[in-house]
Amino acid sequence: MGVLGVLSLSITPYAFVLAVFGSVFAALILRIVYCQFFHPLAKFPGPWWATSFSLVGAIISVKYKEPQFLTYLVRKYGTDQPIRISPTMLVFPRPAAARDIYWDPKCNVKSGLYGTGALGPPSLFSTLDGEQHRQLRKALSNAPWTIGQLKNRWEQRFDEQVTLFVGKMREHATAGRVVCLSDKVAEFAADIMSMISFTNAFGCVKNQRDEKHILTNWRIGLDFFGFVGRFRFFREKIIPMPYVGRYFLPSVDNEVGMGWLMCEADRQVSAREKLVAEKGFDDAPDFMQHCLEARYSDGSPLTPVQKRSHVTLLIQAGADTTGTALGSILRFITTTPGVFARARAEIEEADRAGHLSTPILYEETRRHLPYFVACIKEGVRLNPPATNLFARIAPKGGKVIDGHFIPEGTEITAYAYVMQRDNELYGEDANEFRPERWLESEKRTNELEAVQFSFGMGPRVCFGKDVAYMEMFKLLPEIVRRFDVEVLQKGEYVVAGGVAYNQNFLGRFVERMGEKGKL
Ligand code: HEM
Repeated sequence: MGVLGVLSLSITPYAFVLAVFGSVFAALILRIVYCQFFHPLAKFPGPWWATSFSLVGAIISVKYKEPQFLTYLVRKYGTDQPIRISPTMLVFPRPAAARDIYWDPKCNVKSGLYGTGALGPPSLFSTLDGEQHRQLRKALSNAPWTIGQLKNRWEQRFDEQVTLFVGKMREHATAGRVVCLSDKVAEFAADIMSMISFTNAFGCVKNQRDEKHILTNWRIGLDFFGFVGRFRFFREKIIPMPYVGRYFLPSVDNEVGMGWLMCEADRQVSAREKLVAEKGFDDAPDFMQHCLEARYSDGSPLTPVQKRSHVTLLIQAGADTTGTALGSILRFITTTPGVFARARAEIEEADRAGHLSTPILYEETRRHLPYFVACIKEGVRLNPPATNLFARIAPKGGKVIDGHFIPEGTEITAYAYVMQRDNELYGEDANEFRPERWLESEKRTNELEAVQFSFGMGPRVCFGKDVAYMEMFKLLPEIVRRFDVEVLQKGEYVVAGGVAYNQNFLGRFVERMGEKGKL
């Protein structure tokens, strides 16, 4: 009788199950022992359950508790040293560390957390290699990303959208309707994004709904994006499997989530390519046209997949992020005692002095509404719309970051939500919405500006930052100028997969009356 025969005679089903469970248990214990005592990152503080299993971080993300988790860790371990939050990742809580990480070209390799395919095929954002990213970014810099270009080429179109928004909110005000304030401004951001990308806005503001379910689909996709990036075994072993992996990733055939966004981008690119082939394109180029016409240094265009992935990226990166900033700032302004009144007084004074157009121009807010600008900066500081684990890889030979030697291959990241509430830099009131902190002195403002991380930092800083600022500088003061806002429910700022949105922020716009009637 062979060995198997002997085993099948002597092992009962109960013993077999016990043996399987025993082996799994032993493997888990061994893993914990390795991660806690022998791993190159073992000396850094962090909870044993999260630093032994990356699944823990993935679950925390899906439960929308990442900012709370990281805040708890900073309270527990302090800010003097990096905190280990997964077997392979360190978070640096102090602002000084962010400069060490993000401005060093040697650290410009992104962690595999980005490269899961959960946002679709690779784009600028999910290209891991630093050199490939540099070339791609250069090719795409042909679009008018900077504020100077935006003012010349796009501000008038922004004005049309602001006017439309004010008109629609008037209708709600007249009807005394309760609206989700954060959704209304997010719909505005979705329209701006679709307008600059495809020339014509999707029509969220015009139709007063989440047109094409663009915001809903984005939010649906975030849970998986957060989970797969953080759960290392899943992203490295399951996703690359030929059939199983493909089952989880978004595709243009999906009717919801990120796959739907890819499908919409594909439709837009294909329609434009057909139009160009049939009639040529002689309109002022929108951002999609810039993607289609982008060229590498050797003159070659983006591949068809890259064209589509970058148009998808415009929808993903530009709509709800700015929508969240608008919603959060509006909530801070309307619910922090004294802020709304002061912001309104500043606008009225600037109006009386004849400094403001209708709608307000970007430059007018920048020059004449310093308190309002401070409110915007303070809102983006406290509620960063993209507070992800923007992890890079420590370079060959390791690197000293904020005074600590970090071994090569470590995933290293800052975290905006925590870093921008650092007591050492902001003082004891770091968690409070206090716009005045941005107005103390030029030196202090510059000191704070230098370490803001809401839009990232260094060679991969947000490409659309100025688009977002133009929206914030134009829409928000216009709302405060024209409406009183009656807040019925503050709602909450939710972080899903490292990206935030606001929900249940409910209230009414109440139209103001001037001496000559409606303002
Ligand atoms: C308040 C609104 C926004 C926030 C908070 C935000 C935040 C960010 C952050 C943090 C990054 C860097 C991520 C990293 O280091 O990996 C980023 C990258 C990017 N953002 Fe934004 N973003 C916003 C709006 C926009 C808009 C409106 C657009 C497009 C019009 C846009 C397009 C991009 C692109 C293309 C990248 C990739 C840049 C690169 O990797 O070179 N973003 N954004």
